[in-house]
Amino acid sequence: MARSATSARGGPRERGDTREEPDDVSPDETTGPPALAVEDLTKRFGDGDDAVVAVDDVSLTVERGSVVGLLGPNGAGKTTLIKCALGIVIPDAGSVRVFGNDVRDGRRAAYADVDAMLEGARNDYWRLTVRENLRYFATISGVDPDSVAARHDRLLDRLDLADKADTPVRDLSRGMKQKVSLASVLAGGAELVFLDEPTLGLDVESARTLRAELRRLAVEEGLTIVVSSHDMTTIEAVCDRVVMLSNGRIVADDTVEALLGAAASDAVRVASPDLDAETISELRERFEVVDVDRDARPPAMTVAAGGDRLYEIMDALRAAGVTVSDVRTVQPDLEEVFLERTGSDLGAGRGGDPR
Ligand SMILES: Nc1ncnc2c1ncn2[C@@H]1O[C@H](COP(=O)(O)OP(=O)(O)OP(=O)(O)O)[C@@H](O)[C@H]1O
Repeated sequence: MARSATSARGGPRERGDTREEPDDVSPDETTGPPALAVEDLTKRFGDGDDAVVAVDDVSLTVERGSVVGLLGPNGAGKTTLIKCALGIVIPDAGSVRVFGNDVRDGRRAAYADVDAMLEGARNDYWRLTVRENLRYFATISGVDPDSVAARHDRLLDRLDLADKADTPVRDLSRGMKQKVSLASVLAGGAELVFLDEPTLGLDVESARTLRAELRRLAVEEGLTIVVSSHDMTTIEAVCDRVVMLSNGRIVADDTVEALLGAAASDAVRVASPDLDAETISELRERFEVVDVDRDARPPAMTVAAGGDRLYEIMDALRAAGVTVSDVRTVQPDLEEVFLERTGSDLGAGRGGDPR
């Protein structure tokens, strides 16, 4: 995908710019058209009873400089949506505009400033060193690699790859290879990147480094990122906005804060060594016990505590001779928001992938 490393976001393209101004989009004076506008997109696989509607009438706008997360269980349609946005999969219906350019009018113009890492990896050249890969991918993006050498150094540094710059990729660990994949995606200065499961298979430390770098790129460099994952830690840490997908449809689309705020929990988690089965079953008769964790030390239970119920719960515990070690409000996470909206958890996908 050819692209210019120097084109200002929303400003004039400076090099290799073959794009024409779209005629039926009215760009905002200051920001221009959104980085991505998907409208009424549908993609079906298979026929008849075996047909799967992978993406079902989805509309989505990604503003420039924003970081949007696609969150959903296996088979929710995240990858298909990204592939349609990238023109790798042709949708059955709907349209995709990238920086205002309808991809049906010409892929070169639409994808000039776009790059992607699909299914957690990218085809780096394993015989080339890390730095050679970055220079290669910058070159095929239409960018003189010498002009972006400082950017490459910075990327390698931030991703903890600097001391591996001259090591062939084949000699790196899996986590490092994945970080090289990300660096390669960013090597030519794309303005919009799609990252499909970027932390797939990464150890905790590498995943943290990668998340921090994505956040930095967004905040400091204004990179527009669409990231898909069923790992809500990544989505929560990196994204401004979350689009939740279930069975190909959008079930929520809002900022992380708004989604978590709307799911504000009235539940409290009470921990005590005195919480035995008998006490819990007595409490169940009066209160809504939503979860019991007998393996916790000390054992704990989560109880719905709307209104003044917290006082009643504490009174009942005292009356039952339970000495409370800890009591805290349960903070909802995106997993719970998803559960609330769909009735299923993020781990519950559509099942086997026929690919
Ligand atoms: N090439 C294909 N042929 C047939 N069915 C497909 C194909 N690609 C995807 N599907 C089906 O479309 C649905 C959505 O799949 P998709 O890979 O987009 O989901 P996903 O949310 O990215 O899942 P995961 O998190 O597992 O990557 C699934 O039921 C999948 O089996």
